[in-house]
Amino acid sequence: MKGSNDYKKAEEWLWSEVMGQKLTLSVGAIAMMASSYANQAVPRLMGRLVDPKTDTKHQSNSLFSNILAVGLLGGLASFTRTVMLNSAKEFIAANLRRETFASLMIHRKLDWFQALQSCNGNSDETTTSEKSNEDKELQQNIDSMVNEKELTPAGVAVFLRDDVETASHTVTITLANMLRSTSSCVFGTYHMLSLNPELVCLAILVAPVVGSIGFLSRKYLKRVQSSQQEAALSAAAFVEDKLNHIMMVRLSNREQDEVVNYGQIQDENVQFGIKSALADGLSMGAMFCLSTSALCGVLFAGGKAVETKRMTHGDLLSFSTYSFMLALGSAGLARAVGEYMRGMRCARRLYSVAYPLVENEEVEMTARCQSIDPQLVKSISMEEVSFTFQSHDRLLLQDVSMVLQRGMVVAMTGQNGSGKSVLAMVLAGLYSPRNGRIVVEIVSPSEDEPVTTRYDFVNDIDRSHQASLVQVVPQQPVLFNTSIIENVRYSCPDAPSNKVSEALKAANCDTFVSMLDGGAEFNVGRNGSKLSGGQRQRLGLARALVADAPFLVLDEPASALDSEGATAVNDVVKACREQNRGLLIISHRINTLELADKVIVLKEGRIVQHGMLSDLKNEKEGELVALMPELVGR
Ligand SMILES: Nc1ncnc2c1ncn2[C@@H]1O[C@H](COP(=O)(O)OP(=O)(O)OP(=O)(O)O)[C@@H](O)[C@H]1O
Repeated sequence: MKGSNDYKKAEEWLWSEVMGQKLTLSVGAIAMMASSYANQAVPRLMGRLVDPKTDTKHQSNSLFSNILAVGLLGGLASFTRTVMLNSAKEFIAANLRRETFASLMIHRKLDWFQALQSCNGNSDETTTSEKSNEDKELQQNIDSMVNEKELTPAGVAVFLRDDVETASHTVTITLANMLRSTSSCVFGTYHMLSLNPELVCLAILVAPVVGSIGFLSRKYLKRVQSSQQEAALSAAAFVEDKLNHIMMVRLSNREQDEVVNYGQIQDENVQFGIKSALADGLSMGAMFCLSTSALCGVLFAGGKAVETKRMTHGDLLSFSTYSFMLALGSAGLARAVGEYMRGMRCARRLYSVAYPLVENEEVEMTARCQSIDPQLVKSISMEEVSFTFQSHDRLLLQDVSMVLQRGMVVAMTGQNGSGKSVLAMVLAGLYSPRNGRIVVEIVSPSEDEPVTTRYDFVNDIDRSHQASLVQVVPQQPVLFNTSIIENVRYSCPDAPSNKVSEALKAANCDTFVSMLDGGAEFNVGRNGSKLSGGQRQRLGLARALVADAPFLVLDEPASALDSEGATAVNDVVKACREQNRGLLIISHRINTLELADKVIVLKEGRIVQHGMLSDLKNEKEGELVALMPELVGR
């Protein structure tokens, strides 16, 4: 029963956070009970105040002082409970957010994020069909909450905000409310029984009718509200998608169409809203009518009891107040149970986003621990590596073998979609090969002769050390919404300023950076929106250089560069040779291929040609000549 185990784990996760706040929560719970006790005491005292037998001055004064004392105690207890429970809630929420974010940052595989980016999660129907009915139900419950098809990075941020809020509220305030409502019900019933058991029997006869009507109307309301929530989510996803791609919308002249589409979504939302309002109104109206009639009935019967001297006026007042409290308590208990279920669903949803629901290869393995001195590394190689994403059936890399030696420049080319960028990411250790392995060879000095050791890059080496060995400059380098200097330092936070300046210079960034307002302190905007594509690419290059890794992979480094920027690539190639770094350049440009010692040609995930450019261009039937016919005769 994997599903229920996952459920259990999510709850255990939440409860472990609760246990971290047990002292604060216990004080809050005690204060909650004290305030509830004070609440329960008031109606009796009020009843006594009303009755003629308390009409002597001395008794009235003592009653007043008792009520005052109870009021003060209740006030103090309410204050303590509010402070304690709310602070515990804040601590629990902060911890849940921290843990979820850490888990996303460290454990979730890149595949999952890629699916998020493209809003293209898969529901894995075959797996679902193999599950037991119970598992299916559990899974569907979660799927309905975490519809990965709709899940986007912004959606994850919303989970972090809203679900954490609900889950932490549940295990603090809701649980305390449950406690208070239960005590209201128990004490209320006890007091009512001691005042007039016959009246209680009458109330008990009415209660199931009121309760069932309330329950059914709430259930219907919940169903309508959940459709309303789904509609609201789709509307939010629509807005996010269109606003993120506003440029494309305008280029295609589809603004008016999108406004109309959004209007239709809103019309649907209004329909759901009206349905929900009607259901809510019906439920509230019915509850009001029923509870008022029930109260009137009890008061009528109570009036008769007063007439026949079986009860005093004060007793009737106390009884009515307790019955009111009992009604409030039962409604509060029902609400708290609903909130508790919702809170647990949020915890499970959060857990399923942070941690995979099924314990398989979706989790990043953290058992790797080898650290390697980058200075000793001699080469990195792929040995019969095959790879594909979890969502793919077709292999994107097939039996790829290649070596990147230090001081060597290898160029890789191939038609669009042949797998070059994927290969770069696999080589950098961001995606794990399905088959084959990536091997790092180090040569350690020794008294006799140097010792060569081979490490499995993916399974033996820690992620932080992988990054210190291989740096990749992606086709479209990502820039964070911060200064240039912070962006460049991102790959090596401890890099001193002079090293950053050197990297900026080596990547030919110095001229454009000096012209920006604030120079290297210039804030590049979201996704580097305040810079041109070429400037972003050059900063990406500078960032990779700062890390001082022995191997560098440049994915289409010159695609957005002007001639001056392209010179930067020549300079980087030269610098890599001088600094004895291994360089893999992915490119469609002949000029770039000419800089390399060796050229690799990839086709449909396989290496179909490799060797020196001078040899490859003589293979007239080869893939390279087919790709770049202008090579012949150069
Ligand atoms: N995150 C991803 N999820 C699923 N499939 C992907 C993902 N990234 C790439 N692919 C698929 O992998 C294949 C290889 O893509 P890749 O980006 O490596 O091609 P490329 O050779 O670098 O192409 P180009 O020359 O256009 O940059 C493509 O068919 C693409 O659809």
